[in-house]
Amino acid sequence: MSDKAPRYQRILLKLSGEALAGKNDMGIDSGVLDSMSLAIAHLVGLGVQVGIVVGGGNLYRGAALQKQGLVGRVTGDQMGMLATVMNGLAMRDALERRNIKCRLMSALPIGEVTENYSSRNAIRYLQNNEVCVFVAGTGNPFFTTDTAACLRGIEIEANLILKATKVDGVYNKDPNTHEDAVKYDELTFDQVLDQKLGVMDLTAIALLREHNVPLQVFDMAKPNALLHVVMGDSEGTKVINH
Ligand SMILES: Nc1ncnc2c1ncn2[C@@H]1O[C@H](COP(=O)(O)OP(=O)(O)OP(=O)(O)O)[C@@H](O)[C@H]1O
Ligand SMILES: O=c1ccn([C@@H]2O[C@H](COP(=O)(O)O)[C@@H](O)[C@H]2O)c(=O)[nH]1
Repeated sequence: MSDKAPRYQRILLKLSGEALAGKNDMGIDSGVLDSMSLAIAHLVGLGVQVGIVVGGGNLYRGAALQKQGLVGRVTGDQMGMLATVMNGLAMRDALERRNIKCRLMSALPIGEVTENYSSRNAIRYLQNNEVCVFVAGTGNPFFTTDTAACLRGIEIEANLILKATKVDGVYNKDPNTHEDAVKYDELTFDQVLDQKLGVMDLTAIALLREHNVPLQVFDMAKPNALLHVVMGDSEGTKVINH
């Protein structure tokens, strides 16, 4: 790797819950956690300020729980938000094992397990080179952790939102269900909204368009992909305003 400086000084990284499960159907894969924490530690070593939002799809999704008839939607969404807290606890410990200072900040107050989210405190911690892991999504049902990631990214004044997921970018249709799907290298938010491209929910995309914060979607399992994105190298799909 060259000695050029990172292009982005402060980032918000969205980690998909589903991708945290690795090759399993659900739960947390220790190998995935280990490689993600190593990649994040590398960025911190380069002086990049890192905020993280973790998803919960590897454990619970409110809409799916409601569909099963287990609970109502609001209860299901609360279970989903609590699932993100569990993923966040695992990520915090994985980072701390690498001697990275880390704060776990929750949108829902959970006593001594997490500290309450505050954008002012988060920015102070980031300036002190502490990683902030934001959990419990937005704290409200009927939202997703994609929207939470964009919201937190805007609040902490991140230069880029990174969506680390199981696919290697944004396609013209879902690549998991269409073999002939074609990947984009670059897109505008308007194109994502007009074509209803499903890689991120449309509320999240609309927020980024309004606040003019770029988004990059890339494969969480690809070695060095996170580093390439932060260095400004070509990776995955970049979504911008124009
Ligand atoms: N046009 C598209 N381009 C790329 N991926 C798409 C597209 N449409 C739908 N997808 C799907 O979006 C998924 C990415 O979402 P992801 O797995 O990150 O889920 P999430 O809901 O954000 O997180 P979680 O797993 O925590 O619920 C991909 O696995 C892919 O199947
Ligand atoms: O702001 C939010 C964020 C999430 N939820 C619930 O949590 C699950 C898991 O989040 P993913 O984005 O799917 O990873 C989600 O399905 C919702 O049920 C929420 O209610 N509010």
